Amino acid sequence: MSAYRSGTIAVFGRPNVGKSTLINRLLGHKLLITSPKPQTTRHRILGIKTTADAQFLYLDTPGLVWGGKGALARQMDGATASALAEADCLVLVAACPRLQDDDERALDFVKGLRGDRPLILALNKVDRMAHKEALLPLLAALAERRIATEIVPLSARDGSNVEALEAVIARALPEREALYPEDQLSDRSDRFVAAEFVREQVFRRFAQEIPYVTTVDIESFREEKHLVRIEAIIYVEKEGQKAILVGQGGAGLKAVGSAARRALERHLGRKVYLGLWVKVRGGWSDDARALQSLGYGSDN
Ligand SMILES: Nc1nc2c(ncn2[C@@H]2O[C@H](COP(=O)(O)OP(=O)(O)OP(=O)(O)O)[C@@H](O)[C@H]2O)c(=O)[nH]1
Repeated sequence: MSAYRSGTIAVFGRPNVGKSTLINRLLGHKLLITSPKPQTTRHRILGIKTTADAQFLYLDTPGLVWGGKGALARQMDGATASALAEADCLVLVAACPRLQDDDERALDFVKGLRGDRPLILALNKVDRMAHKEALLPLLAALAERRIATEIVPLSARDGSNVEALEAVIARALPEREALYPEDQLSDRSDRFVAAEFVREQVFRRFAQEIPYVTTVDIESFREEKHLVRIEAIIYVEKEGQKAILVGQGGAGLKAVGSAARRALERHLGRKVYLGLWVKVRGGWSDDARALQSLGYGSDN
């Protein structure tokens, strides 16, 4: 019988390549929030999958951005750097049909700090390629450059070849006993996930700057007999942004609330009451103390 394996896997890359979608797919359930907008992920989050042969500890990281400004950008860079420093295995996610300049920068960045740890290149979004054979020259060229231990083309969206990635990762993990109890799914609380699921709906439903001036704070989270009662505040930076978020007759806030509640009911497997309020807190995203009190910065 082969030995049990377990370890941390840092999943990194530029924004919007599908890192969070890929980890949700690997975990087999939705833990992480995703959206078509870059920089949806702000925290380092551990997703845990335990099988008979291995325990996978996936670290989702904020997308690598060069030259980001402000306290929030610094916090996000710190979250990524600490994940890359400590992981047993590194998975760089890029997207078809080719590596872009920022993927090359991510590769260069990790080259210096990787040491002899395995680096796997996950080439995501193959479903976007009408002719899969067009992938072959790209894969051959990448293989020739010897940039990664393995290269796995896949689609996080439809799941194709994601099992192959899991098998490659399993082989790259150290032989070690499981580090977490087998029923634990994350290092984050349900309270944290609730705030994230509300933020996800803001990212998905509002254009331009609104998602980037928004954060969510859970005021109370109570398990009652027949439901989980959650009260949350969405913070924005200005009155005008509050008006947009609330929408006419409260329609915007209502849509955010009902979609987030449905996602939370699926996640918790219980009925949820979700009360949402919007408040203005000027400059929260560039105020280190405000970030701390809103739950940022505790992950690195
Ligand atoms: N076509 C296609 N789209 C995908 C695939 N994987 C993810 N996406 C989409 O790409 C967008 C970004 O996905 P995320 O998982 O939020 O990306 P991320 O890399 O975590 O993004 P950041 O938070 O910006 O770092 C979403 O609209 C996803 O639905 C895929 O395999 N195929």
